[in-house]
Amino acid sequence: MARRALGPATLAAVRAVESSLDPSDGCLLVACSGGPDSLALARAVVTVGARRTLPIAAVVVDHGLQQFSADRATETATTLTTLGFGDVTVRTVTVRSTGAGPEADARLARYRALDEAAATRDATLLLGHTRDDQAETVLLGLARGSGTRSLAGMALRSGPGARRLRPFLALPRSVTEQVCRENDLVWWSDPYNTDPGYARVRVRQTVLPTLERELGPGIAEALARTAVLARDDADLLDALAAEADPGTSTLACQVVEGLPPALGRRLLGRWLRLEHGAPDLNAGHLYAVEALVTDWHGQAGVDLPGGLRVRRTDGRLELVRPDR
Ligand SMILES: Nc1ncnc2c1ncn2[C@@H]1O[C@H](COP(=O)(O)OP(=O)(O)OP(=O)(O)O)[C@@H](O)[C@H]1O
Repeated sequence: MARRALGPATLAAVRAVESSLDPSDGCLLVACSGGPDSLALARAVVTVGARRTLPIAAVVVDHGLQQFSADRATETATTLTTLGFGDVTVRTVTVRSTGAGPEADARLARYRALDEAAATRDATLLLGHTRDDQAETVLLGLARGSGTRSLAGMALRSGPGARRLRPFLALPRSVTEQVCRENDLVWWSDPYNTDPGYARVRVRQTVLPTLERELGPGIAEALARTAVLARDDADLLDALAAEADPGTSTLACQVVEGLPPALGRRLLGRWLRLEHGAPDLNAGHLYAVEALVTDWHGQAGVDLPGGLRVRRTDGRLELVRPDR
C-alpha cells in the first residue's frame, strides 16, 4: 500500500486499536466481513502492526447463505491483501439449524470458525463492533426486560481465553465509514443490515434516530456509557454470588432465601449454569426456578432446555432428567 499521511478518522481508529491492546497480545487477527467497520479495523491494524512489530492476519467467513457469497469473500480477501495483510484466510462454514433462528445459527458457525482461526495462530481476534452496535445491543436488552448483565452489552474482551477483542466499542460507526473513505476502501453493504424484518435494523434505522430527535443528541454515547456502568455492577454482583455459592450439586432453598433478590437470582443462575452446563437459559427459566424458592406451593418443577427439570425436594433444589 502506498504510504500517505493518516487522515483524522484513520488516526482515531489507530488510537482506538492501540489503546485496547495488552502487552500479552501477539498476533492480531482481524475478523473481516467486508463491511465498513471491519475494513476500517483492518486498515488501523496494518498501522498498529507495523508500529509495534506485531504479526497481523485476517480471516473472512463465508456462510454460504447468499448468492455469490464466495465471490464476495474472495474480493474481501483481495482487498485485505492489498492493504498489507500477508496472511489472509477465507473460512467456509456450514450453518446448521439449532432452532435459535437463522441469524443466531450463522453467528454460532461464524464464531466457531473465528475462534478456531485465532486459537490456531495463538492470536487475539479483533472484531469491528462499534459504539452504535453497543447502543443497539443495550436498547435491545432493555426492551427484552433484561437485567444488568444484558444491559452491559458487549465486553471489550470476551470469548474463550478472552481472545476476542473489540477495539472500536467506543468509536462511532460514522468514523469507520470515514476511515474507508480516507483510504479509498470500498465496502460491501450486507442486505441483512437494512432489512427491517430484524429488530436490530429497526433499532438502527428508526428507534435510535427517533430518540436522538426527541431527546437530543448523544443517545448512542449515553447508551454505551450505560453498558460500561452496568458491566461494573453486574461484575460485582456476580462476584458476590460466587462467594455465596456453597458449591453443592443440590442447592438449599434457605441459602437463596437468605440473600437479597439480586444476589439470590444470580446464585440460582450460577448454580443452573454450572450444574446444567449450558448457557441457553433465559430470564423466564430463571424466574420460574426462583419461584420454587420464593413462591413455593408444591409446583411439579421447572423444565429446562436439554430435557432437564429442576425440582424442589425437602427444601433443596435438584436437577433431574425425567425421561431417563
Ligand atoms: N463474515 C464474516 N467474516 C469475518 N468476520 C465477520 C463476518 N461477519 C462479521 N464479522 C465480524 O464481526 C463483527 C460484527 O459483525 P456484524 O455482523 O455485527 O457487523 P457487520 O455488519 O458485518 O459489520 P462490519 O461493517 O464490520 O463488517 C464485524 O465487524 C467483523 O469483525
